[in-house]
Amino acid sequence: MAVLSVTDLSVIKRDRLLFENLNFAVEQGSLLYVKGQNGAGKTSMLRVLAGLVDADCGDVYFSQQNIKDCREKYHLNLVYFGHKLGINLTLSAVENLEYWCRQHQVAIGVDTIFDTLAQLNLVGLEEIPVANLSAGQQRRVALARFWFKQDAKVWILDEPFTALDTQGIELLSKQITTFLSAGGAVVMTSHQALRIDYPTDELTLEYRI
Ligand SMILES: Nc1ncnc2c1ncn2[C@@H]1O[C@H](COP(=O)(O)OP(=O)(O)OP(=O)(O)O)[C@@H](O)[C@H]1O
Repeated sequence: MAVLSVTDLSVIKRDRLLFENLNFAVEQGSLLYVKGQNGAGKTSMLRVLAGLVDADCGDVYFSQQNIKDCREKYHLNLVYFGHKLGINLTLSAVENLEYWCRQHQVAIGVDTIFDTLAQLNLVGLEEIPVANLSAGQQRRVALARFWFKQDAKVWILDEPFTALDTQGIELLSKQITTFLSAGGAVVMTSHQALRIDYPTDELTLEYRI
């Protein structure tokens, strides 16, 4: 069954048509890898898919329902990971994750947060301001949401491997594979070759002048 689908999707930015009449569906347990050169429109498309901005034309459906008609249900079943990490640099990793869990109605205790941060190789860094962590460590804190939201239906990830080291890439790739194997749907971009051992559908956005 299609978890996420789009019909006749078009987006224009500053008088430039990024893409038009896109139609595709992402089934349960499917991975859609969105490719294209810088400026092709990948982030713009992912933001439309996540319901953060409207398309200029066309619609996005979550389980056959227009996301405009089920915004709350969709967002409870979605994890979006964009260029902005959505973490507060003055708060610690634990404080950030507690806040994120409250905001997204995720009922987990502080022990689970510490365990997850340990899996993400952040032992000893849990309670200092995130501003004092390296770029890759800050991204690991933000990535913890993928450990907490295995029960979501859709993950949308925009360049999730940026700034991660080899171990971080492996860790996240495994997490994505586990989610897919359990029936989740994933849409992602990456300028690095995917190291995910899972059947992948590809969509290439051509850069249009
Ligand atoms: N809010 C905005 N206002 C005006 N133009 C925008 C806006 N957002 C994106 N653009 C333009 O839309 C085009 C596509 O941007 P987008 O970020 O979607 O590309 P991308 O394929 O994700 O690129 P990259 O691989 O560099 O991340 C770019 O030319 C950009 O300047």
